[in-house]
Amino acid sequence: MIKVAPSILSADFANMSLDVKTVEEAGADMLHIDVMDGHFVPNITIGAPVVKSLRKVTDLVFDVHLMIDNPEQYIKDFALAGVQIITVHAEASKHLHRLLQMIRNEGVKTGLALNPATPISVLEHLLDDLDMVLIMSVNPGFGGQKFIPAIYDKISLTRKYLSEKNRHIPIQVDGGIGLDNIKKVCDCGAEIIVSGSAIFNSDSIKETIWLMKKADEVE
Ligand SMILES: O=C(CO)[C@H](O)[C@H](O)COP(=O)(O)O
Ligand SMILES: [Co+2]
Repeated sequence: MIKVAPSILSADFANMSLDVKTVEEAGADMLHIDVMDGHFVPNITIGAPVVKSLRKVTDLVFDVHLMIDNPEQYIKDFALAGVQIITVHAEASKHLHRLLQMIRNEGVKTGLALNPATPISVLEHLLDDLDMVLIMSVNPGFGGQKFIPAIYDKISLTRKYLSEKNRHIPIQVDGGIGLDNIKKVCDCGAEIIVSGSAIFNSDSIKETIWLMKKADEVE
């Protein structure tokens, strides 16, 4: 079954805890939390204090997607806020190996995100340090963008590369995914699907998550 990680970027920020409970009850596998700083990406969202407050209202795994400069400065804050996965961008640090070690030293799982233009070769010397790879299928910064078609091949290439290296590292894909393309994304090798606008703007959050999780069973 497909793992679905609703992105709270498209939730109602004034009623965040309600929206989080709704996706939890609807069977979400984790909660994707988009952190943006207005520097790495041209948008600002939330920081560790808000994540810490959300921690009190749900048992969902917190999957934090850091779209920020100087991620090294904030790892401890997010770990203390009670998150389980911290994903950093390959483009945001000169010292990726040290950064991933820093995350694991806090007892948190690591994810490495690649912008659409970033080649997968960056994974080569980091395979021992990765618990998840995040392939961006939009340029980060905003919800509601269109999936970039060239990313289908990138997902397939990443899956092939990881298999050849005998690594069972899950591939997460983020951006522009809805009921119309989720199956194709998973057929290419994605295991965890991030989806914001397609879930929160749908008529029924519950039904959309259920249909997404089952999408790989449809012929
Ligand atoms: O990281 C992100 C944007 O930078 C979001 O997770 C992503 O865009 C999800 O939203 P949508 O499904 O609406 O594209
Ligand atoms: Co994201």
